Amino acid sequence: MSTRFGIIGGGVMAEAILSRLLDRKLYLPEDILISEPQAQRREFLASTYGVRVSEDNRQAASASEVLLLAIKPQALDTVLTGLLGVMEKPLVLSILAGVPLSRLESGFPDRAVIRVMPNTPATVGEGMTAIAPGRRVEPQHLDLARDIFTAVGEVEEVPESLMDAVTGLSGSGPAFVAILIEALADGGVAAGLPRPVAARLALQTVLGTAVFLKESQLHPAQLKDRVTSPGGTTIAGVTRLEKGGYRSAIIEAVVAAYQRSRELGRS
Ligand SMILES: NC(=O)C1=CN([C@@H]2O[C@H](COP(=O)(O)OP(=O)(O)OC[C@H]3O[C@@H](n4cnc5c(N)ncnc54)[C@H](O)[C@@H]3O)[C@@H](O)[C@H]2O)C=CC1
Ligand SMILES: O=C(O)[C@@H]1CCC=N1
Repeated sequence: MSTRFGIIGGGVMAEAILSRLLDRKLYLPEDILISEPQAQRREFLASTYGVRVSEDNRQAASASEVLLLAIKPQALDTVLTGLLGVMEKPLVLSILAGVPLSRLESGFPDRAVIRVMPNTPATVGEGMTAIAPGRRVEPQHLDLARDIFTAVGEVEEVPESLMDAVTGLSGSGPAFVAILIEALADGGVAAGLPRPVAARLALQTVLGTAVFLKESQLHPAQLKDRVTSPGGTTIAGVTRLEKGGYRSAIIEAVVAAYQRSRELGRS
């Protein structure tokens, strides 16, 4: 049976992407082979999605169309060594934080490589993915990468020099937003709401605000101004947020994640 789509590393992000690709029928389960060292994880992926699995990365790398690299950046050198001599030349899509195209292109000589930074909302088709093509990428490779990541959300092409900044914002951002939602719910509980009610209100408030901003195209500051009544509740809360360094904490979180992405690329 031939593999069109190979995946090395069957973890969180691989699952997020593959589940959506199967949902959207871009690939059939039998088109996909995932190589993954953990037996329990292999069994889970095979039984949940019907995809083929292997312990051997060389089988995934022998895919005819696409090889998705979804291991941790720290595992790259070991994985590359194990792939020496594999003959097939699929398009390589690397989602590894920080790892530059130059390192990927020397690890995969003669192959087209695209550096990609997706995020976890890809699981539900609401991902944000940035792609940066390498030197050997042809228009058909870029079209294929766009098709794959459009199936999991929105796609933005950026120069590679911006990929670490993208990683700090949209790659890591879902964690920052999840903490905001958790903290909003905690605030509701502190103010007397039952936990399930607080959790529901917090989640829908963040979702509703994001959808409203997207559909109305309002600047976030305009929305904030609409909510803040003179002498009202919201400005009281905003004053406390400013005192607590809310904006700078978020800005610094994105910058710290960007800097860590740069460090990972150097190691
Ligand atoms: N989790 C996220 O939100 C995002 C992660 N990324 C990137 O995606 C990559 C994977 O991240 P996660 O899925 O979160 O990690 P994960 O730890 O869930 O998945 C990595 C998988 O690789 C497997 N693995 C380890 N050594 C291997 C080897 N030698 N050969 C094959 N597989 C091996 C592990 O057993 C594990 O299942 C990372 O490089 C990360 O920078 C990118 C965007 C978002
Ligand atoms: O935390 C990480 O390193 C990965 C990259 C972007 C999101 N998660």
